[in-house]
Amino acid sequence: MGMAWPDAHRIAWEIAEPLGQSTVDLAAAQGHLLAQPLHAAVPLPSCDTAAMDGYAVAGDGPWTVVGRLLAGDRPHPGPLQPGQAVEIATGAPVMSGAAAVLPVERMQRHGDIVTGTPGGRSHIRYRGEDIAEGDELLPEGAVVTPAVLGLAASVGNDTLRVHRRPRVRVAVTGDELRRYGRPGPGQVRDAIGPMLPGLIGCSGGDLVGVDHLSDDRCAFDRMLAETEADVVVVSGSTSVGAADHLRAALRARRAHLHVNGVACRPGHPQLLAGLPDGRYVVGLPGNPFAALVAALTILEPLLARLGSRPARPMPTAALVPGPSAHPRDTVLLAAVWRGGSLEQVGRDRPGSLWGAALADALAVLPPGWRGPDVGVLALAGGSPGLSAEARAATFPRMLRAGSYGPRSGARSLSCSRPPSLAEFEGGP
Ligand SMILES: Nc1nc2c(c(=O)[nH]1)N[C@H]1C(S)=C(S)[C@@H](COP(=O)(O)OP(=O)(O)OC[C@H]3O[C@@H](n4cnc5c(N)ncnc54)[C@H](O)[C@@H]3O)O[C@H]1N2
Ligand code: MOO
Repeated sequence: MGMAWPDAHRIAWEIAEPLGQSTVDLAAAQGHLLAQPLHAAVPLPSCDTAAMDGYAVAGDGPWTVVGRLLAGDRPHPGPLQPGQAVEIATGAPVMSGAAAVLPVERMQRHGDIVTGTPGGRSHIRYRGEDIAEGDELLPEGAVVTPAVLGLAASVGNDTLRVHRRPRVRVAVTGDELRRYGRPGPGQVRDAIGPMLPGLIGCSGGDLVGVDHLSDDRCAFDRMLAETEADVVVVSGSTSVGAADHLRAALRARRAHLHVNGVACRPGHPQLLAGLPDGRYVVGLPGNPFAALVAALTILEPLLARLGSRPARPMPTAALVPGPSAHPRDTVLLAAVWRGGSLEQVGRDRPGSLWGAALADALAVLPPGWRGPDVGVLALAGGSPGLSAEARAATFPRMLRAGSYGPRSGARSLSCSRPPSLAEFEGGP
């Protein structure tokens, strides 16, 4: 059982307070949200500059060349007198008195004399023509992208005031896990460690490290005592088995369990706890698809709130054809867009990420759902980059390669024609 899924999703955002603001160097600002609007401290360009390589000229030609200016040179003492020209490079400051820059393609030079016909354009970028001093360029809350960094630099900034991003440390637990290579008998290749950095980054968190913990109570106690982060994410050990120490270790540290199990499938043993020192602990179930579901249920909203991001709205869409719902639990399943509707992908049992890897979104089916509309949780990082057509074409290729067979209980498929996604059924 546990808390209803919508309550867990909401509470994970509501319980936390934003971490506040900090001033960071441009090099460290990427991905942050602006805590203040970005204003132009200087105009762009900062003075009149040549937009073409050529000659700055005053009055009518022919002109006598009286100097040369390259980008970065100090401005010509000017003003340029009628009949004079200065050889000038793109980006160099245009002196007063110059009416236009004559591009090299439109002129001839003999000794110090230049002739040619200026076109209709002056080929001068005037001071403040692109951005005026004091312009508000971006609002508070804008994401600092590579272009934002370049823009901020071009108007004279070395630092930006941003919302702090939560520091997140991951502890992957499970003595059966292997971090590299092919798992042998009794071993399982860690699928959650590689998945979490992207999920954390897309949710606005800064990953500060991934630890691999043995299934040993002392290791859990030490990890909870020593981990320096705003949020500690623990994968595995959320259940009730002999090696599942997380809840006992949290109790020993007098943690408050804000979420202690969620009535959803998969992912029901997930938990969200607050430690007395203000850190949060998110427990993700060990089954990889259940871990992804739990990350989108409680980790993403928690990180969003700590990083001053708005709660992610949950749009709805029709899911066709509708699978059967659960009477008491919310069901989350992998789905792809087909026109304006969602279609189930299948291959999304708790232990496998195949369905999620093919999916655009998770469909959220409330208990007793009869359709057609479901909640839509877009998968962090966007769609996997395959169009619906490309994805449909990928299925038969994978089958022909023989690397994946239908799971037991699923209908087997004839590969003489491409199967539709509907034929590729699966699901919980
Ligand atoms: N008696 C009960 N047993 C279980 C229940 C329950 O309610 N009562 N719930 C089941 C459900 S649902 C889930 S989900 C799991 C959650 O278990 P844990 O969070 O304690 O995780 P583990 O036991 O360590 O692992 C479960 C499963 O996942 C594999 N695993 C673990 N970590 C990884 C990883 N990083 N990468 C890939 N696979 C991983 C692990 O080998 C196990 O097969 O509990 C059920 N049991
Ligand atoms: O959370 Mo478990 O089966 O729901 O994978």
